[in-house]
Amino acid sequence: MKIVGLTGGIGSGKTTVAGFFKELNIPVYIADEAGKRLMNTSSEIRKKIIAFFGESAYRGDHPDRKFIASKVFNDKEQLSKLNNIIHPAVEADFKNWLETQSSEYVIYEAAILFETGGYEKCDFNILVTAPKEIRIQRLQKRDDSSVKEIEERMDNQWSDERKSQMADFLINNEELAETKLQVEHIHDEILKAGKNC
Ligand SMILES: CC(C)(COP(=O)(O)OP(=O)(O)OC[C@H]1O[C@@H](n2cnc3c(N)ncnc32)[C@H](O)[C@@H]1O)[C@@H](O)C(=O)NCCC(=O)NCCS
Ligand SMILES: Nc1ncnc2c1ncn2[C@@H]1O[C@H](COP(=O)(O)OP(=O)(O)OP(=O)(O)O)[C@@H](O)[C@H]1O
Repeated sequence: MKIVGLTGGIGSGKTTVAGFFKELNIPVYIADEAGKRLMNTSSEIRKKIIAFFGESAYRGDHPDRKFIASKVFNDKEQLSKLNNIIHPAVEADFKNWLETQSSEYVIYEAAILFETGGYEKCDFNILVTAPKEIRIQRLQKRDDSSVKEIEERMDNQWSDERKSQMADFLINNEELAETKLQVEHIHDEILKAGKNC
């Protein structure tokens, strides 16, 4: 079974694009969601995060995501420490999930994929892009985050220029109908590539 990485900067529309793959009956694993679930359920992760960030990082069994975000997105060392706690757990969880799937390929959606080297484990990688101003507008509409908070996260992600050189497929996500057509085209290409192996 092929693994197809799906990534894009904050607010680019990764999850929206993942939804179009689901409509084509392709199994989708969302690493951000798995990371959240594991932070809520794994006592080992909880222990490690509290050991590093202090008791304020959790309220009972639940992480204080705002507190943790305020620590990591303007301090690369602290972000790297958090990534090193969460990413191996997500990787193990993904492997377990993969064993339960049966499909020509699966989508592995992750906010940072080229940055972590995770793209190397994928057969193909898709990058979703949209202009920065549009991404900021979307996020302001969806969340109550400030431009400063959004830009801090963008600063911890590679530029689209850098990532697009490493991607096998690009999706420009501006008009939703166009985005869906691009997904259908990529789906066909991946299936064709599978047949040629
Ligand atoms: C810092 C945390 C607690 C903030 O939680 P919050 O609910 O505010 O954000 P959420 O997880 O929904 O992420 C929203 C967006 O922030 C950006 N972002 C999240 N983690 C990272 C990261 N490690 N590096 C760069 N950008 C990131 C992405 O664009 C992501 O789509 C959380 O993002 C986290 O635990 N991040 C580290 C783990 C991680 O890398 N998760 C993503 C893949 S597993
Ligand atoms: N083409 C589009 N046109 C209009 N709105 C869109 C489009 N694509 C996505 N959106 C909206 O923009 C917001 C961000 O999209 P989405 O959640 O898919 O992005 P994401 O890259 O997964 O975000 P994050 O980086 O925060 O995880 C959502 O509210 C979504 O409904």
